[in-house]
Amino acid sequence: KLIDKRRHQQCYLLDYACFKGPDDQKLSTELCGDIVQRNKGLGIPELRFLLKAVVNSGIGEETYGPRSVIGGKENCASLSDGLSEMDDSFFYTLDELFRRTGFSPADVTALVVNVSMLSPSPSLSARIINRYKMRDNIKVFNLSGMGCSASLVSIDLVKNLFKSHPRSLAVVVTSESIGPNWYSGCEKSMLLGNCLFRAGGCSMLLTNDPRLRHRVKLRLRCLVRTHHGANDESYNCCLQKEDNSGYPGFYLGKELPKAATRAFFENLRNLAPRVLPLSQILHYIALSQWQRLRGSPKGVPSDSPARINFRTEVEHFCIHPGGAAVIDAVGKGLGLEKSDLEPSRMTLHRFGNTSASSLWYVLGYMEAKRKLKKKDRVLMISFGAGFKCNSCVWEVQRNLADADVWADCIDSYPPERVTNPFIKQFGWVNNSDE
Ligand SMILES: CC(C)(COP(=O)(O)OP(=O)(O)OC[C@H]1O[C@@H](n2cnc3c(N)ncnc32)[C@H](O)[C@@H]1OP(=O)(O)O)[C@@H](O)C(=O)NCCC(=O)NCCSC(=O)CC(=O)O
Repeated sequence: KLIDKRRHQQCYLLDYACFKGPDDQKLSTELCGDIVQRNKGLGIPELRFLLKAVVNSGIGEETYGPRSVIGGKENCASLSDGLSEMDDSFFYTLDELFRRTGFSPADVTALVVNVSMLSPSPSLSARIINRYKMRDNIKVFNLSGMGCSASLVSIDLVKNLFKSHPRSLAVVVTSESIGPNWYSGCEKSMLLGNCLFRAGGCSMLLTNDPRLRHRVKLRLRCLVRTHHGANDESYNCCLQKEDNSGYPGFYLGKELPKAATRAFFENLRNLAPRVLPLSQILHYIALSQWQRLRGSPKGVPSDSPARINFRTEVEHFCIHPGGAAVIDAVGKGLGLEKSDLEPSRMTLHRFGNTSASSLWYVLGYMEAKRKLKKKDRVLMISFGAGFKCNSCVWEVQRNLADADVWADCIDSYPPERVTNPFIKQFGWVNNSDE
């Protein structure tokens, strides 16, 4: 009976489907230029900042913007604009998920929806239940305000739900509301969100049913959540607010990479004992104690603290593509190589920062490149407002090769040279008088 109970407490990922917008929602250089120029309050210093941020962010020319912004409604998106943006992502990904797996909406026993910045009533999860006519005893949860790290919060919720509900089938839907939260003011730390955040989403199907084991893609090995909301700097570095002129938007402070690093290292400290062998943990403790007492050993620069080495136990690093600085900081913290960061950088280039769904595009890149082999382990690391860092380790259950949203472009990644046409077209702002 105990073995049977344990078998039902596993959390398996059966499949996932990401959102890919239509071509007319791609944000080309021209279109971005038009949108920026519609904001008449922007002066030369703000335009220079925007140019620098866009060029250095690693975002390409094919990311998807919300219809309301493309259609010129960035100042006045309505509730129905917001809902229709969500419908595009929800229904595209859910239709695809049900089609691909052969399960029907009536089979779903639990539904978790996470969208941070749109929380209507009835909830977005009720909207999905209504559309798909799901069962009336479904366990349903609607998470809002949880930022870019929310999809791992949803997975954690499902994992815990599975413990008391054998043979369940859970759907997690993750997306973000971009259009109604577009920023139309002039504060640099709030303009940054417009540069980074793009329309996207993902739906995942999870189960604890051992009878479906032969069909699953990934098995969850562990999940660790770190929340630094008690620290004022961490809490305030990333939040929805109004600027001094009353324009609402999403503030991304300069302190964000520091807050992310702080949460990241604490998260890793908690994750390490669940993933690494004891010998490595002891080696890390000994080395950090030595450094603390005696300074760095010979050959180790004094500014490089002892590092936990995850590369021996994890083959793939699925890092939230929050921005170039976020990917760089995680890469440095884990001592990763350029090839480890490629899936995150390429996701940022092709799809932008799609908030909580970003991780699944990164995973999709690895799968489309046929890198995920049976028994490989994948470390997912996500960051989000709060400030939080959530991570988990999956074990691949069979060789994976679905291309999903990457199908038509995976062979062109990584590009030989990432050139950014913005400088060519808008470089003049750097030579203009203020
Ligand atoms: C924006 C960048 C791409 C710019 O890259 P650069 O290589 O040019 O970096 P840089 O540090 O030299 O910055 C260039 C100029 O921008 C300014 N600058 C940088 N970050 C700023 C910020 N947050 N607010 C205001 N200004 C900022 C710098 O002072 C500098 O100004 P000057 O030129 O005057 O010296 C990078 O800094 C970056 O990736 N930042 C992190 C983005 C981020 O916060 N992502 C998390 C999203 S939130 C998320 O994903 C989770 C969630 O929402 O829940």
